[in-house]
Amino acid sequence: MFPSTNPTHTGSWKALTNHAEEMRKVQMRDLFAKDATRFDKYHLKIEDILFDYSKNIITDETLQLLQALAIECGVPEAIKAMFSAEKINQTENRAVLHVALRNRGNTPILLDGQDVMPEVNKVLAKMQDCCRKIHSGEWKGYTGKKIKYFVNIGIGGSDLGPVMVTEALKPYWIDGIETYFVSNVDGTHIVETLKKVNPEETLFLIASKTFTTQETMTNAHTARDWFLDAAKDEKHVASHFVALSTNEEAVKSFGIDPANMFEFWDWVGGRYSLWSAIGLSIALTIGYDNFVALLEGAHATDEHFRNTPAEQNIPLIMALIGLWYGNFFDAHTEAILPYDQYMHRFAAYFQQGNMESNGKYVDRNGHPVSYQTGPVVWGEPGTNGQHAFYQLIHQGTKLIPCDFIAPAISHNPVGDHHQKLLSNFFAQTEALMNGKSAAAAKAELEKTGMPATGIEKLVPFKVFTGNRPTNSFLLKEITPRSLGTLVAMYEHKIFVQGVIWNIFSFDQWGVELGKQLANNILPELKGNERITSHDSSTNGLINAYKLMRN
Ligand SMILES: O=P(O)(O)OC[C@H]1O[C@](O)(CO)[C@@H](O)[C@@H]1O
Repeated sequence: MFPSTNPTHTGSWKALTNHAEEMRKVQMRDLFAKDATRFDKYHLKIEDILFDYSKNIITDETLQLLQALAIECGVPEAIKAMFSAEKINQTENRAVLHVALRNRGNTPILLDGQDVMPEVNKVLAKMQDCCRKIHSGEWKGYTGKKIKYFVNIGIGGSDLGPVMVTEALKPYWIDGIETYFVSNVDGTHIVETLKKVNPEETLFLIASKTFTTQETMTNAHTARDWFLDAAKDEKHVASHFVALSTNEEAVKSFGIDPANMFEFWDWVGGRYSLWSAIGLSIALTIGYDNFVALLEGAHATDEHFRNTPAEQNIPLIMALIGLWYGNFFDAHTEAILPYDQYMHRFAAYFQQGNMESNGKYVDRNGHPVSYQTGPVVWGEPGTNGQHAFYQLIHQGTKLIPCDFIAPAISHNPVGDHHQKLLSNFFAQTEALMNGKSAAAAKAELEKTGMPATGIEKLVPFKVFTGNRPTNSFLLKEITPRSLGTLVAMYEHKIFVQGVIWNIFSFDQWGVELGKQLANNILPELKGNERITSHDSSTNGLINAYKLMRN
């Protein structure tokens, strides 16, 4: 097991604290002016993805100190521990092996002395077979019709990954297929979805690692009732419901034949599960071969991450740069801004990926930390974001490091849309870095013929301080493979940061309390009697609700 180190007690943290004091006075535009090779030095490539990190408030010294921090905090040992199936998720006593799900080299990965790869391959073969039967029409609905609609019922990690990937890869959807996702326990979600499908041609995929999650089980039962209203006979459930889960007992008691269960294991974290049986909705939507290409892309990143020297290791550098701003520049959030409409759920996906993993205030020894851990992650696709929240990124009081992501080739090369889109991408990162001086703002206003007094008043509002950091990810094209590569880069970024912050990134105890209290409150919502068992606000809200609904 890799050591537990308080990062603030390392020599590099202290050196970084001093260095940050100097770097806060530095302007990125001066760094660019001084060094014509800055882009050459600070960009890397993996496959068809270019990662440009030159527009950051960093120098060689910054990078060296951050790399030293990673070493002092045991990142190289942690990487080995994860890939060799050590139980690094200590609060749940589990290994963390999403990398095994996409281990396309098929090298043995021994967990408690047992190679996990045969089981992984068995489930993949079962998924492949399911895709073949469904797509060929061999798998028929209860009236003999081919399956046309897929409804994935799951939430959190059993929803966000498949939603993000199927949306990002819409150009790869198999003709004639329609895939829907139901997650929210709000009845609106399932009711509105069921209006779009019909029982004869629909396959429901009940996606839940635990198969106990309230939202998913409630939606699954509603879907089953809706289906049986039409199909009448329980025996038809077999051809219209499959389960993606680790919990065979619960799957059986729901009434799904274990033959229709696609298994995964406790060593797959929910938010890292799109590569597992949870990805069946992806494989059914874009085809099994494309699903494998997604896995292959992620595997390429895994190999890069574990074998590439620190100075060229993209996920490691992404992690260190994020940490630099979070811990030494007081940045509290990070924006992910894909300039690709199909990638519109990418930020939402990594909102869970990052915030559920590293939103922790207790270190690996059970002590509260004295430093910042995971950032708030958010974002929307460009250019929509530009007309919504970029004002604050450019001129607000908060430092918001941003990731810009775009494909060079659009799947929809209509007119000059893509050039316009990319000109915005490039311009935004340039503007955020360079800003605009008072002199430049003044010169611009003078050209309009405005009187000098007006110019003086207006200039302060037209100034952009610049020095706002960005990473740029330029992909040749969004394909299953390149998407897999990119997603795995972000996953490993989160991993490295968790190691340095000395927190457990693969549990999620923080979601439990709300669930527990909701279970206590649910029976209290029946009937009309006044509730007095909570604080006055909670009692007041519950009692007001009871009055309003009557
Ligand atoms: O797949 P399950 O077990 O239904 O869990 C769904 C989600 O619920 C959580 O446990 C907590 O919200 C997530 O980690 C997980 O992705």
